[in-house]
Amino acid sequence: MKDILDAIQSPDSTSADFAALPLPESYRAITVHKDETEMFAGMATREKDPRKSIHLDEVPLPELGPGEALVAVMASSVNYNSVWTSIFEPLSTFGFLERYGRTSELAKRHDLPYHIIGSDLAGVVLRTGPGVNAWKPGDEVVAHCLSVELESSDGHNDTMLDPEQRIWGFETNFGGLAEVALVKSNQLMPKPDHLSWEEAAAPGLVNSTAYRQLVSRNGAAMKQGDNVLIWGASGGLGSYATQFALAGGANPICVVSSEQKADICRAMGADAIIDRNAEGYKFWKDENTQDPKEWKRFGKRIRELTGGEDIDIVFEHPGRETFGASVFVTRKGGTITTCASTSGYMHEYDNRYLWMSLKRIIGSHFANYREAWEANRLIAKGKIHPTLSKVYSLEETGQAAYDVHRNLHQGKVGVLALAPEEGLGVRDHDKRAQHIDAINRFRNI
Ligand SMILES: C/C=C/C(=O)SCCNC(=O)CCNC(=O)[C@H](O)C(C)(C)COP(=O)(O)OP(=O)(O)OC[C@H]1O[C@@H](n2cnc3c(N)ncnc32)[C@H](O)[C@@H]1OP(=O)(O)O
Ligand SMILES: NC(=O)C1=CN([C@@H]2O[C@H](COP(=O)(O)OP(=O)(O)OC[C@H]3O[C@@H](n4cnc5c(N)ncnc54)[C@H](OP(=O)(O)O)[C@@H]3O)[C@@H](O)[C@H]2O)C=CC1
Repeated sequence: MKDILDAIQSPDSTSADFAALPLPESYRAITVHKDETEMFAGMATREKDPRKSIHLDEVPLPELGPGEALVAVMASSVNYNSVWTSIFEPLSTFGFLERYGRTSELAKRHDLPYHIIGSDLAGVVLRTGPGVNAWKPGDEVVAHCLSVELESSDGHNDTMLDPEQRIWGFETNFGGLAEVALVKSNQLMPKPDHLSWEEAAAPGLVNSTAYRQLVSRNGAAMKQGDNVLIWGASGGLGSYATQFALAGGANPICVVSSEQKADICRAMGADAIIDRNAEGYKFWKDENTQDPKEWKRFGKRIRELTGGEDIDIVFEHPGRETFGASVFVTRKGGTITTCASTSGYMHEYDNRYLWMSLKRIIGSHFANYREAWEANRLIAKGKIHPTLSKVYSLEETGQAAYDVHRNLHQGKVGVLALAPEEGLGVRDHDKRAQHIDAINRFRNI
């Protein structure tokens, strides 16, 4: 592993040098264990502690198959899907690995008693499998997390519709929170050259998801002037949705839960901000009853901020707690686009407000290859910026996931894998200098 790191850090290394490097037999990886899936049984979601279920193990290097690449991971980031994996909710991810393992001889590799998690990486290609021509050893890359087989016609208009569509590092093994990762080569994209490894590893999953959900024609197809209600506007998804809204000439109405988070949204350029905590919205009177008066109070506040207008697009992900309010505050003909249900997946809303006002609910999930590429291109061009706040070591991944689970974080939380320290990997210093304030906006807050 030391030779690999030396080659990455040497400016003189060539592709041939990387191709000649011997591969390690094993590597360090963040895992959850199959024999521990019941460890939190009976506990409330909030009490399930990722620090107890997340392990750092030495694992054997997987076999490299056709169309695949092995990547030396310099940095990764924590996504909420790793929180779900670590608390075994809504179900254990070992079921996904078993199901994948049954699909082919090669896919059997994924069905193991441990799950190497993580759905983002920035690093360097070590080896490519047969049939890979677009990438070679030594290429500096990021990886998006869409794993598809593309053997059915269903996925050929939109790869997200492939029946064998999986999220790498969640529904497949050999994820990015590790020193080495196995990806399909069509997950690879060029690493933005003005960013450090940990900055480059931060946007991938959430940036691509927000791009499809909000900007793409497969999502809400946001246009100039749209009022966009963004829940968790300084969180993982929301910090990119807010940037897309601002960059696309829309009007983000940012919902956050503290003054500090409101300040971050202001620093990004938003001015319509609702502190849900300070304003005390209680959309549910009790566990089973919503309070439409609170939806109305929320809508009134939105109208104050917009000069009397209602919401064209809701960027939804909290789910059960907010969905009734989201449907209510959307204008006639508007769109609620949802990619998650953090607070509960059994939603309840008043359907009269949906059908009588011709609103639409759109389900959105990650992004197809093209959408992920377009989202990464915007990062590479310095139009959208990483929202990296804190960076942890691989050993501290449990704590990093705990922070995200307990909503103690801002933006994205990074994890260093092979990178010995922060700040390495920047290739274009001039471009970086142009955007340095935006790149650092979320740091250390
Ligand atoms: C990029 C980052 C993303 C995120 O962070 S997203 C957030 C994290 N992700 C999640 O929380 C999602 C986790 N996944 C799940 O909860 C589950 O994954 C799903 C609920 C999405 C699906 O559940 P499942 O059990 O995997 O599949 P089924 O379709 O409910 O059950 C399979 C059985 O149901 C049959 N079935 C499916 N559709 C129908 C139908 N329309 N009519 C009749 N049967 C149907 C199938 O055939 C099969 O059957 P047979 O078990 O016998 O093989
Ligand atoms: N389908 C897909 O492709 C994807 C789905 N997801 C899912 O989306 C969800 C959010 O992910 P991500 O943005 O990375 O997570 P983060 O935790 O980084 O951000 C979510 C933010 O939402 C806000 N929030 C949380 N709970 C509530 C609530 N009950 N009511 C209102 N606001 C709430 C919080 O902001 P504040 O406290 O400031 O209001 C929080 O910071 C997760 O469930 C994740 O699994 C994520 C990426 C892709």
